[in-house]
Amino acid sequence: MTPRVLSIAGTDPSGGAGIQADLKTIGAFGGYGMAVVTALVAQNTEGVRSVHVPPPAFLAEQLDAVSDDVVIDAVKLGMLHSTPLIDIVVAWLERVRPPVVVLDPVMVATSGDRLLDAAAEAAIRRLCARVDLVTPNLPELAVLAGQPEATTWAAAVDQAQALAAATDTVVLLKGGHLAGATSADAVVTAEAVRPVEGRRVITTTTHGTGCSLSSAMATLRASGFSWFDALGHAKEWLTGAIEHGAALEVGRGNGPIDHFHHLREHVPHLRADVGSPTWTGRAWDDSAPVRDRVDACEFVRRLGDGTLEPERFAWYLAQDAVYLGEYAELLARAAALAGAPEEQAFWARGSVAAQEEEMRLHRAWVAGMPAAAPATRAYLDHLHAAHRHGYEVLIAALLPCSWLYADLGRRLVAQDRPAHPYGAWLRTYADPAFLDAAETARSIVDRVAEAASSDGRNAMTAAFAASMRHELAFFEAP
Ligand SMILES: Nc1ncnc2c1ncn2[C@@H]1O[C@H](COP(=O)(O)OP(=O)(O)O)[C@@H](O)[C@H]1O
Ligand SMILES: Cc1ncc(COP(=O)(O)OP(=O)(O)O)c(N)n1
Repeated sequence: MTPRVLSIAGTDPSGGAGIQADLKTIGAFGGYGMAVVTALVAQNTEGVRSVHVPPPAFLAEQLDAVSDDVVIDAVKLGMLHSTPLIDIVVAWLERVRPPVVVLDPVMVATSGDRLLDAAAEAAIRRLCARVDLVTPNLPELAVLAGQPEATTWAAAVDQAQALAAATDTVVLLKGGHLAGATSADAVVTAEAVRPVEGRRVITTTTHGTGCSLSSAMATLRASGFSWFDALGHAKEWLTGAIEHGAALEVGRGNGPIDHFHHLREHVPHLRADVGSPTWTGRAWDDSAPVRDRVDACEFVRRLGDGTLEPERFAWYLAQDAVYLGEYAELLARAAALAGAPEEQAFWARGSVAAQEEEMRLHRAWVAGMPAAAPATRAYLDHLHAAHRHGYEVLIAALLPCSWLYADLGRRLVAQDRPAHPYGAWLRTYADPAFLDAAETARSIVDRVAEAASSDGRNAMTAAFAASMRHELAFFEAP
């Protein structure tokens, strides 16, 4: 049976959160999505601009229009805005009694904008006792539990159990707001805590994760899964959706997740990172397992969150300086081999930039030039070998360095803060000029790949993949 799932929530015209995210999620889990709007929110990935609330009587009319006609298998409650709207929803729930009701007690958006009147917090607390599952994030849990926000998993579990006991309901505790390499969640009752582990993705594309998770839970529960099994499935999907969010390239702030990433993998022309299946798009996709390992490696994680030991960072920078010296030389060789004048100019500018700007950044940290470590030497030997195969293979081998750093910089810079010990490093690789240069390199490589023979393209593919593996080894070396 296809579960018929109703979202009662506010809107997000940029499509990442609220009712728009709910409908995408319900569809992604095979449900039939319906939507009743509580509030019209002028918002995007950067924040909320204004909120318009239609008269409460109109909310009642929308709810009746659906339930007078359609059997509802599950309800997801999102932004309820204020007490008069909550009262209408409560009265409707009493009358219609849908079998599954999930409450995402939306109070404040990630941008810091309020989505619930402070005066309505007590009404939301009362509503918790009337639903089957509540899915607060840590700040919301603190308000519902009447305690300061938890900063550890143990404190959060205590608050969730207190809430579950006080309301006699199930609480989905979400660990997204805690720091660390994992982002665990848990199904919590007064008697038991059942955690579901998950990888933490280094990214800023987390807009609408809470909305999407609660809709997934409502849809899966209506499909017959236990809360615990539903969380296992929802979390696996959500982690993938967060990972693929950046490739959508939506908005300048905290971008949305990719609700349909699992479909794109199987439908080449729908892949989010390429308008058409380009050579670089395929090479990038094929390198996903290696890039996942880069994201997960201790050095990269601790560089991002600033906990890396200064000696390890200094060692890495020294090796990077060794690498950049020869990398600049190889960019100059690419310029010499390029046929088109604009390609010659681009690689030559890259060579100068690699020598001047990046070496200048490194001189601030590196005292003296050490010998190349084995991982550095192996990577450089691979690039020199690529040069011996000619222009096509050389530029394919050079591409992962700029592309991977641009991708990491764009995501890691989200963790920059005033006293971040490696903030300058993060900002260098998130600089729009660096991102533009990586994008131009990619389009040149695509142009060259298109004109190459099939043997040439195969050699380019092998060179690109090998460079990605060398990048991983480079990050794992310190
Ligand atoms: N960077 C991340 N990587 C992986 N999962 C995440 C990340 N950030 C949040 N999540 C997951 O997204 C869901 C929503 O989490 P959270 O951020 O705590 O709530 P909200 O979006 O309501 O503020 C949870 O399942 C959480 O574990
Ligand atoms: C209309 C609307 N409802 C809820 C939210 C909050 O979304 P959430 O999933 O908690 O995550 P962020 O968007 O805050 O990252 C919203 N923004 N708009």
